[in-house]
Amino acid sequence: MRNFTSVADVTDINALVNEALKLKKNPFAFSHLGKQKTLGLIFLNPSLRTRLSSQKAATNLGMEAIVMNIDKEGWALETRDGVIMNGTTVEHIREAAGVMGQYFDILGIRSFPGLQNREEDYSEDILQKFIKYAEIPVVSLESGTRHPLQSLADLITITEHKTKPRPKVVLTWAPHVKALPQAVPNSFAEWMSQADVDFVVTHPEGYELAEEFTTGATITHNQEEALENADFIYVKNWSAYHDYGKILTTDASWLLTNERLKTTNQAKVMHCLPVRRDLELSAEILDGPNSLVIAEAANRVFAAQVVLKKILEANF
Ligand SMILES: NCCC[C@H](NC(=O)CCC(=O)O)C(=O)O
Ligand SMILES: NC(=O)OP(=O)(O)O
Repeated sequence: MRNFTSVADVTDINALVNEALKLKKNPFAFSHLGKQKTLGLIFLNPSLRTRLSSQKAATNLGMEAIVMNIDKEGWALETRDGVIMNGTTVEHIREAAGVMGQYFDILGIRSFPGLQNREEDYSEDILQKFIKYAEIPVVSLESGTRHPLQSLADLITITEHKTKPRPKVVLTWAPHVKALPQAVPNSFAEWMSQADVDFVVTHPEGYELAEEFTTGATITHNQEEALENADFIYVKNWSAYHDYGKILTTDASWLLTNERLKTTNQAKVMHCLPVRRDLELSAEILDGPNSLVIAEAANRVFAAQVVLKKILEANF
């Protein structure tokens, strides 16, 4: 594996999940693999889980991790080509990424979409420029369109908790007050379409995700119908893809409550976090026996660790 930016970088997702579960049982088995190697973790946006789990994963492999919140601590970054930099940006991504490539062996980048210009966000311009100019392996820490480390941790969690070979997994839209990216649901859908699951997506009208991510999924506007016999429910808000970046509704009837779980197969409830209680997901579910959110976050370490291991093995 050279880069890890989407499910397409993985040859066998089940093998990757099994390797992650092996690492979970024995986290220090490869503690010399990353010796004298440096992981740079560059954040253009906030993070709790991705930052801490990636640092921990690197440490477990004997790597050093250097974190920079470039949005707050770095020079204002110019990402466009061909502009005269006489405004507020100070350093171009060509030099910034080029320099990072000198200091690090592997580079992790978090860069959220602006949600203003769909073409620009979906071109993954910033992530692609880091790959091009750093000239070292790059791991997405959530980009404009995807969050693959999250999706891998989600699949690890489903694999651990499933009680049948092919569980029913439902991705449901949830209300929110802010326009959020499609990266988490896009990525989850992309991974689920390759996993051994029956995958259903439910959302209000107008919240259709880009088709490239939901190929093979059953899509319905009827949440109640979608939840019947569900084994796992993945809760997430996203803003509209077609009417790009817009909030079309905040309909609270989409909020998942214990009452809604009654027709499910005692479904386990997942969310990538951070979650706004009683807006996106009910506190009674988060605090109850069906919630997997902490277990899911715990698996972020082993998702990051297996990806770093694969990159170290293939490139050094
Ligand atoms: N990395 C996990 C999710 C990150 C982001 N959530 C957020 O921005 C939440 C912000 C808020 O609730 O105000 C998202 O949905 O893609
Ligand atoms: N789930 C997730 O990526 O969390 P952070 O945004 O806190 O890293």
